[in-house]
Amino acid sequence: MDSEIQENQKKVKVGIVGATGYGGVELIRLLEGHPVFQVEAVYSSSKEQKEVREEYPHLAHYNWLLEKIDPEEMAKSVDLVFTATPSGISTTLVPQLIEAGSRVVDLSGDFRLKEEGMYEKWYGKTPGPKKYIDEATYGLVEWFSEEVKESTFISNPGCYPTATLLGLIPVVKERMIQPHSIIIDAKSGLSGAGRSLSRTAHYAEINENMKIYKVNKHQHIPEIEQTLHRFDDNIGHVTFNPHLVPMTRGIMSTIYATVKDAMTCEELYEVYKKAYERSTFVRVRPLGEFPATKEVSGSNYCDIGIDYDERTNRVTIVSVIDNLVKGAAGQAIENANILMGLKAETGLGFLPMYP
Ligand SMILES: NC(=O)C1=CN([C@@H]2O[C@H](COP(=O)(O)OP(=O)(O)OC[C@H]3O[C@@H](n4cnc5c(N)ncnc54)[C@H](OP(=O)(O)O)[C@@H]3O)[C@@H](O)[C@H]2O)C=CC1
Ligand SMILES: CC(=O)N[C@@H](CCC(=O)OP(=O)(O)O)C(=O)O
Repeated sequence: MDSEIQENQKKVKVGIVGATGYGGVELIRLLEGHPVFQVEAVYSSSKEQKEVREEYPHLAHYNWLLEKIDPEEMAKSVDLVFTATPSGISTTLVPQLIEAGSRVVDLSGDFRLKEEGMYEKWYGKTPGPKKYIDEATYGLVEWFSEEVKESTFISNPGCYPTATLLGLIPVVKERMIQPHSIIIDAKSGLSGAGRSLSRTAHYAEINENMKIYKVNKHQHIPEIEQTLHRFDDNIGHVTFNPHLVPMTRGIMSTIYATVKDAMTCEELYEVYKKAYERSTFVRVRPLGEFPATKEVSGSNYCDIGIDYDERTNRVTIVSVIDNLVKGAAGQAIENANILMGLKAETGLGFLPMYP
């Protein structure tokens, strides 16, 4: 995949804020094999001077010191910054980085919701400056790569929206779906909740257990609707509910929607094959085959299985990703590749880990 990189290609220096979190440490793992990007600095908000290997012994061979967050200094020392920070931090940090001259790929939800009032409503926090919300390019690579090319600031999509939107856009774009008929039943592994400890993530609470949470109130609902409306402004609201399942990585989004006109499974399959015929990372499974989370684990793939039920006139769409890769660090690197004039897939051509 990286055969077009010239030997004399200049390295691009990148910095990672939030490198002690799961999104940040996944960026470190994926960037290790990148032919052009080089991790120049990792940053932490902690006042304690620490090396990243103290937090993550699997990085024992790195002596990287976690540096202080100073936007002016960062803009001088790196070409691009990934902010893998909790929501409510990027709202102030990202504008400072951009003002200082950095290119930014933000993994948080802080700049995804464009409509006024939506961030306060769904995140319960104060939004960032409108100017930057307007400027942020929503980096769902398969569908908006042309906009990413023109941008310097990317708002990386959320994990559930990535799986769900890649599954839904082909049929929504063709205006095949009845308004208000979409139901999304999503499941995620625990790494989606980040590294901070919580009662929910306690082994005894989640092992051999499944939990539904944020019922009809999850912050990814408006992100999914906002993006679907770009393809069909008449699609209406969706029902989306997330579940925690006892695994570390992975998201499965099982989607049901009523179609306007009866069709055959073969016709549905043609819509998906055509939508993703040029996509390296979206693999549409043959009719009758449905993907499992392990089949994309550790990789940047999104695998999709589809069916049409003529009795109910509904489609069933199953979309799986690794939340930390296609749902976070992998897609962030795809966006950064495009920003830096590289092919989107550069450095991401690794297989899933199986079993
Ligand atoms: N986990 C996932 O699957 C996905 C996560 N995301 C989003 O990516 C972002 C990071 O998620 P994740 O890595 O899981 O979260 P974690 O909780 O694992 O890590 C977040 C990191 O942010 C840093 N941080 C905390 N406070 C501040 C601050 N005031 N200033 C700067 N940095 C701070 C912390 O590092 P330190 O204390 O060292 O500063 C911490 O390690 C979140 O916005 C999340 O919603 C998006 C898609 C998927
Ligand atoms: C399993 C789990 O807890 N997942 C998290 C994903 C949150 C996330 O990624 O947050 P933003 O995209 O909004 O920044 C959640 O459901 O809140």
